[in-house]
Amino acid sequence: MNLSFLSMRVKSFRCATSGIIQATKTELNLRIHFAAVTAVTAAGFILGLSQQEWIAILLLFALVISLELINTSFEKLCDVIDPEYNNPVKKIKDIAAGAVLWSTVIAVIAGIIIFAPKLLIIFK
Ligand SMILES: Nc1ncnc2c1ncn2[C@@H]1O[C@H](COP(=O)(O)OP(=O)(O)OP(=O)(O)O)[C@@H](O)[C@H]1O
Repeated sequence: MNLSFLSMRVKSFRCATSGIIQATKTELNLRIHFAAVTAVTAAGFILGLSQQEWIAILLLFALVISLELINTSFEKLCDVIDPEYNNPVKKIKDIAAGAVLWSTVIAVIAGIIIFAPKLLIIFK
């Protein structure tokens, strides 16, 4: 492994990190998702999730945040290619937003399945 290979990898990592930061700065939905990740993580530590429950939660964090980043990327790509308001762009943006909505609904259902029994024991 030579130095230029390593510096290229570091550069890629920096670019990808900058992409996440830029998207988080401009997209309210992404900030809401990151706030949810923080709140669920705190609740997970407080309520003592099992190893399997943490893995499920972490995979859902990865899915929802990744889809929101891809959705943001699609929106920006559409705005560059065709800034005018039109039906094809509406369909593309709506479908990409639908992917985020679908994963979020599934994540919320999984969250209820994992957290509800623990909360019921506490508030019984
Ligand atoms: N150029 C366009 N042509 C047609 N419809 C558009 C266009 N831009 C936005 N829309 C409509 O507005 C919605 C929101 O698009 P926008 O690019 O404003 O993303 P946003 O405000 O970040 O919302 P979200 O991330 O929740 O989808 C789209 O799903 C689409 O229905």
